[in-house]
Amino acid sequence: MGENSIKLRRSMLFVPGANAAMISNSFIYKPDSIMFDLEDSVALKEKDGARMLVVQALKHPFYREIEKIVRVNSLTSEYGKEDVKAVVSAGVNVVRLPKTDSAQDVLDMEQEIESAEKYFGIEVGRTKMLAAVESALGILNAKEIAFSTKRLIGIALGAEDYVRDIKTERSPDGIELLFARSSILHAARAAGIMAFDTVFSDANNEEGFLREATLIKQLGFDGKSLVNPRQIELIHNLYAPTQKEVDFAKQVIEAAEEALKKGSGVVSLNGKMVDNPIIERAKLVLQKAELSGIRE
Ligand SMILES: CC(=O)SCCNC(=O)CCNC(=O)[C@H](O)C(C)(C)COP(=O)(O)OP(=O)(O)OC[C@H]1O[C@@H](n2cnc3c(N)ncnc32)[C@H](O)[C@@H]1OP(=O)(O)O
Ligand SMILES: O=C([O-])CC(=O)C(=O)O
Ligand SMILES: [Mg+2]
Repeated sequence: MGENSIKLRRSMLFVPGANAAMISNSFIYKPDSIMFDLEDSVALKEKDGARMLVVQALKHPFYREIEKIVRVNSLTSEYGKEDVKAVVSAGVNVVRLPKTDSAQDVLDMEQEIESAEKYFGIEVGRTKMLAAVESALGILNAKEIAFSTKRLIGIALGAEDYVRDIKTERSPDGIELLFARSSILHAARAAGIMAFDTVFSDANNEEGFLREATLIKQLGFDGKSLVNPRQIELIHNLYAPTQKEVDFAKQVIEAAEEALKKGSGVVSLNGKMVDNPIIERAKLVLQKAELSGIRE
């Protein structure tokens, strides 16, 4: 990704595909991405209806400006292939593959997407993918998954299924997720794609949400899947640089320009070393401040 073209994906709001009211309103909350769900939030008898509702939303002018992701059903279910055809033809930006256990799972899904693109006369490769890893096997294969295809914008953790698989449950400090989060983060960074954290399901627990969001930001994640619109502003604000960070970044850039004039590689800023990684980080802080504003 070019340094002038960072795309913010701090907030990816899940919207249950069978809920017509939520689907018709979700764009007003302005998350970075909307994630219509056809998988686990939709009852079996509602799968076909949900697919139709989501297709309508994908085509609706209200959703033209926002990044649209759809979590489709697995290809091992009877709904997966129909889901892929429908959402690709309706112009989805990103297909989220749930319960990804291996690189082969991604490639199988990519093949379905490619057939649909060809069938509907869509440029091959236009539909991007996001692989959600939700099992012990998937975590052990995270690197191969992250490197599997150029279509991937990133990989995400699905912790509700993951804790069930490793036979534990989620705790307030999230110690049980540390290995999975670190694995996903490193696989994504090594492959040059984005890393997304899982949902925090208790929409009324603002303090718990902020604790978790602070942790995953510090670990290096680009953002988080969300279940409720009230979580959007909280995470946008948390991810916005502080005034102090912006002031420091400006000083770093000035010091670096001075150093360049003098022809020296390392400079000191109030006794702290300033060299290339610090300069690059300062540029990123300023870019983020421009895109997201400054933290309140
Ligand atoms: C493990 C997994 O697979 S997670 C992914 C699948 N799950 C989901 O997608 C769940 C999505 N979220 C939800 O269904 C709900 O937010 C819940 C169940 C978590 C909480 O429900 P509530 O407490 O009723 O939500 P709340 O009172 O905050 O709703 C306020 C408003 O936001 C809307 N809203 C709530 N969640 C969403 C959402 N995810 N997308 C769009 N709109 C939403 C409600 O419709 C309501 O709108 P209204 O004021 O116009 O009536
Ligand atoms: O991917 C997510 O964050 C939601 C999910 O399906 C899970 O946690 O199992
Ligand atoms: Mg899941």
